[in-house]
Amino acid sequence: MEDTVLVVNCGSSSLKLALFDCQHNKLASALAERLGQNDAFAHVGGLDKAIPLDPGASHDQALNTLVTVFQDEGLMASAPTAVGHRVVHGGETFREAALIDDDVITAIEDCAGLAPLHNPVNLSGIRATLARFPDVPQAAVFDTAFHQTLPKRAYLYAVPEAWYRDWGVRRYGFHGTSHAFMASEAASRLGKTPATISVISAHLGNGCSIAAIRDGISVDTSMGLTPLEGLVMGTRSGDVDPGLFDFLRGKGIAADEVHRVLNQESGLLGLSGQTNDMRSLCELADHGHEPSQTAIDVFCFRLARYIGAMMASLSHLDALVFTGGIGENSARIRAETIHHLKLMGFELSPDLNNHHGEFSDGRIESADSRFPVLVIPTNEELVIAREASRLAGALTPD
Ligand SMILES: Nc1ncnc2c1ncn2[C@@H]1O[C@H](COP(=O)(O)OP(=O)(O)O)[C@@H](O)[C@H]1O
Ligand SMILES: CC(=O)OP(=O)(O)O
Ligand SMILES: [Mg+2]
Repeated sequence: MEDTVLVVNCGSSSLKLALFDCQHNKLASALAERLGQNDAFAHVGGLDKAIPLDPGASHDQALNTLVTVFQDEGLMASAPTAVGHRVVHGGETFREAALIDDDVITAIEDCAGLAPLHNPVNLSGIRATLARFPDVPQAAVFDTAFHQTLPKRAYLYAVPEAWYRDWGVRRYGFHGTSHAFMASEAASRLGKTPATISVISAHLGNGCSIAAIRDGISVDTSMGLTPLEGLVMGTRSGDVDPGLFDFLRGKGIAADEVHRVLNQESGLLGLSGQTNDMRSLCELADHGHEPSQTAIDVFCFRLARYIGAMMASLSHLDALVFTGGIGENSARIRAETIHHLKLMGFELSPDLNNHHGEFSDGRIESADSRFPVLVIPTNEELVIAREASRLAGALTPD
């Protein structure tokens, strides 16, 4: 019987599953989208049929359906050896991944107030796999854990200190699994060790964040108390003036409605009025749709400002690294962003930027650039699989 690790990533309306063998090669993957809505649907990688889901299917229903498909299709011959879950908010409780037990579940529940869109669905994935595989060790891998090394000056907001002391109001940061992976990948590509690498890592997917990593440790990042702060994202605004809440209250818009719009109807979608999808926006802009070009411009300028801001936390920089669906695939976004950073000495080679996929080291800077610039595909699932194996292995008696 082959050892396997199942990785579960429950997003606000989606579920991603991946199955790895004990060498951490990916054996199978699946995606369910629009969960909770009438048109929920799912796919299993390598199968060309859609997997039917009931209208309004929940995360646990989709998870059970997809695990059954893995088993029926012979992709998963027996129960996995370990399960790893992405958990978005671990607060200050978790500085690293943890084996799931009742106390860990309670602690994740306690953090749900800080990530109401994420932690409850993460927990429903945990409960569903615990019910299905009650004897299998399960690990929680936290987006926030890698950023627990932020110094006070970076994580404190300038608000009454009691808000932090009594309620935990501070900057936590997210996408830590991806930023940690970026730092170690950059180290191996640049011939350095993970403990000595200093990079600025830009994770640009649907959610976007940037981190400053000094000697392998996260020292600043753009997301804050929740994953709403910082960069422009697909549907999230990133930074706005908090005075906006009071201004809009004067217009008769309640705080929960402002919160909803800032999370779900802002960012690229809000600015373009068309889509949260960067690839579609680039096509629209090419066809002369001005609001789409404006959305791209705001996205790149905000990102460039944050790259500049991250420099304040570093004493030297080994590389700027791009990742995520946008960072890995859009030469245009990388070029427009770096264009704003001439004064800092960043410069791309247009040729390498357009053809980086053909070169194994992913370097795209020009010969005159003061700093290396890299494109590195992220792999959060692999990191979660490794962590789950490590923690489950620690349980096995020698
Ligand atoms: N060739 C491309 N050009 C521009 N944007 C792209 C390209 N390929 C993917 N993207 C964008 O990447 C984003 C999705 O990133 P991804 O990392 O897959 O998201 P998630 O955060 O959901 O994992 C979308 O905005 C998508 O349009
Ligand atoms: C925390 C966060 O923003 O996650 P995602 O990018 O999956 O939305
Ligand atoms: Mg992704």
